[in-house]
Amino acid sequence: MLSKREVFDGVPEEYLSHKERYENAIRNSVVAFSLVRKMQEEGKTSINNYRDVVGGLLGSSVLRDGSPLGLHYIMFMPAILNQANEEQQEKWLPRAWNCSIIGSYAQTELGHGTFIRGLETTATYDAATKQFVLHSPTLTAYKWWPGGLGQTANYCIVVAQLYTKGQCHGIHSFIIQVRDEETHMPLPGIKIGEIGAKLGLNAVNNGFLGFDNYRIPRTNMLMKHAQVLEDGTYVKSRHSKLNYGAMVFVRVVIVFDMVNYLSKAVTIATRFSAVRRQCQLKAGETECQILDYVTQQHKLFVSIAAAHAFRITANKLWLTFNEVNEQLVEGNLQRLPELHALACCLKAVTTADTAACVERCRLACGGHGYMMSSSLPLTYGLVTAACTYEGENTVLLLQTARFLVKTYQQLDSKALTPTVAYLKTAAAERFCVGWSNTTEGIIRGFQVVAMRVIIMSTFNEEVQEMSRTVSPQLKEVLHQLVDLYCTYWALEKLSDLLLYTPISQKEVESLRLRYEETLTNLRPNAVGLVDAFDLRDEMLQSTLGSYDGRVYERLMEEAMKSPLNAEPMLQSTLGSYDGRVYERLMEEAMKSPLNAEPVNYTFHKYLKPFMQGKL
Ligand SMILES: CCCCCCCCCCCCC/C=C/C(=O)SCCNC(=O)CCNC(=O)[C@H](O)C(C)(C)COP(=O)(O)OP(=O)(O)OC[C@H]1O[C@@H](n2cnc3c(N)ncnc32)[C@H](O)[C@@H]1OP(=O)(O)O
Ligand SMILES: Cc1cc2nc3c(=O)[nH]c(=O)nc-3n(C[C@H](O)[C@H](O)[C@H](O)COP(=O)(O)OP(=O)(O)OC[C@H]3O[C@@H](n4cnc5c(N)ncnc54)[C@H](O)[C@@H]3O)c2cc1C
Repeated sequence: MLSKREVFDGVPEEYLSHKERYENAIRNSVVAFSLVRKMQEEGKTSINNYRDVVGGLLGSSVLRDGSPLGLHYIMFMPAILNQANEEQQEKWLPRAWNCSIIGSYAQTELGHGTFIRGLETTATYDAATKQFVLHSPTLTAYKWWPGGLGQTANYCIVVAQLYTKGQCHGIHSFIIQVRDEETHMPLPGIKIGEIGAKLGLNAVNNGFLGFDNYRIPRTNMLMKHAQVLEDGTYVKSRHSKLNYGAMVFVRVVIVFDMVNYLSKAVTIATRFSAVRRQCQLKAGETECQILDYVTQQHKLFVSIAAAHAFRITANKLWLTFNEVNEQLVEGNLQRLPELHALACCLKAVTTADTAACVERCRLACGGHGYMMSSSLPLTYGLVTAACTYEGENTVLLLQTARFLVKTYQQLDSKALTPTVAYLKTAAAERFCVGWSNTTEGIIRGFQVVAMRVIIMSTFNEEVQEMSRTVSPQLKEVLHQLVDLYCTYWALEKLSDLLLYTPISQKEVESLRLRYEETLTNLRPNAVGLVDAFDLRDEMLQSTLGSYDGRVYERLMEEAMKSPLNAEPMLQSTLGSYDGRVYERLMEEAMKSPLNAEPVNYTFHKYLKPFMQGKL
């Protein structure tokens, strides 16, 4: 059985090389997920309830920095369950469930993550051969990020713009084999590799994927919601967003994930605070436990409360998710928008709060919280990623805002769904007369705040349409910066201003408007203002922040420096800037200690025996 902190020939994980960490991740994963397979065989887990089992494994110390097999369970299988028709589920689910194929989920591209209607990968139907032709027309069309795709998965769900009979029907999902099942070599027309080192989750083996007119059978389009018939006729879905279902599922699951990570972090920090003695409350006394300081309690106790609040919320959200999905099966789509808005909001709020709380737990442990051995830096790297993946938090909160504004605008004409029913009562003037310092009083207060903010947002929407004028003189720009800084902090510290100054509600509302106007005024000069810092690329050392803006080329160039990408050689140019792609790839490959192997040796040593059920 694997030890708590898996070692590689006696060396703790932090001191392993990039390739050794990958081997460690593969070995730990195939052993851990063999347990899942054993539980399947003994009927202790099923395809409909594996979430807790896999969730427990993925959050465990055995797979402490993620797993190259995580996406297989988290998105590849749910996407088949959610978007494949019965015939396709019969074909693919048994093989996915017993891991004789390993999948990933490839939606995000170098050029697009949030705006999925802007994805560039194309799937063009060829009625003559009854096939789809997958193609990456540009470098920015390369899939970028799919977990496990770098060197591990041999299948993946690919989200692409569907073309048939010369017409584009938007994004749809396809199940695509990317590597040979026997040799694990990338199939002809497939360009694939890992994207390189990240802030955290460095065991996930995130990859990139490009198609060069790659053909798949028509029946590899997931056809539960929309279909393409043999002659190329497109049959559209009952609801254009049913294709987004896998994302909703993961957002719901992420809320459970945050409970696990927040509980871990606050357990570490609270126990340490009971052990740690520092300074005396009174001269001559023994040093006291730092847990006795109110400031330390202020840092930690709200995280304990939040972990419980998130657990209750996650369970309620899971019930709502299942209720709405049962209604979807019966053709009732009425609560789909509410589920989407709820999943967006709770994923964004719980991940942002958990990241803030985990960082506060680290800080509460002083220098020892900064040690990797404390597990707090690693936990922070894991949770802060969740603020970005599965929908960047800002964007998801905007989706929730959109739903709330729409609900407000229909307040009198439409029955409210359960989670927003309070808006009806909160709108009434009599709802919140005076303040009571009870839990109910605080909740009612926030319901009024929500209602008033929604009204403000609706009002702002109208106001924003009226005036946008900018005249960028340096003096004026600097004034705008001063203005921005003042209004930002006035709004951040509003509770103090309300407590200690005569600022009125009207003045607060106009302060908010002024803040947004200042943001708008500064926008045209934003890049010029940072150029003015005159920080050379050599000092920035960043693929994202270089002066020439060649973000995607630099990301790919850096990715190619990963030793894991030397095997196997990529078949075709990746659009490098100077065109010296083959010479550079050969130079890099010769640096790899394993460049003699066309496939990473871990495939034959661990993956293949695991996939063949021989482990
Ligand atoms: C199982 C084991 C578990 C173990 C535990 C593991 C923990 C979890 C680990 C997770 C690891 C994850 C790895 C990461 C994976 C990924 O990141 S996959 C890629 C994720 N990418 C995204 O999420 C992209 C985000 N962007 C979007 O979702 C969309 O672009 C958008 C922002 C929602 C906008 O979509 P668009 O089509 O442009 O719609 P709009 O024009 O804005 O219209 C919005 C209307 O559409 C409705 N809507 C949008 N999305 C949905 C949806 N999902 N469902 C239902 N309805 C939707 C929306 O309500 C609007 O409706 P109207 O207002 O009525 O028009
Ligand atoms: C650890 C990790 C694992 C991942 N795994 C996968 C995976 O397995 N499969 C996969 O397909 N993807 C994966 N992703 C990609 C992830 O889904 C995207 O990074 C995410 O959707 C955000 O998109 P982006 O990176 O293009 O950021 P962008 O959307 O470019 O966001 C950059 C900034 O622009 C802002 N912005 C963008 N649009 C708007 C808007 N409309 N209004 C206001 N502000 C806006 C955002 O708020 C943000 O501040 C992963 C990402 C990470 C970090």
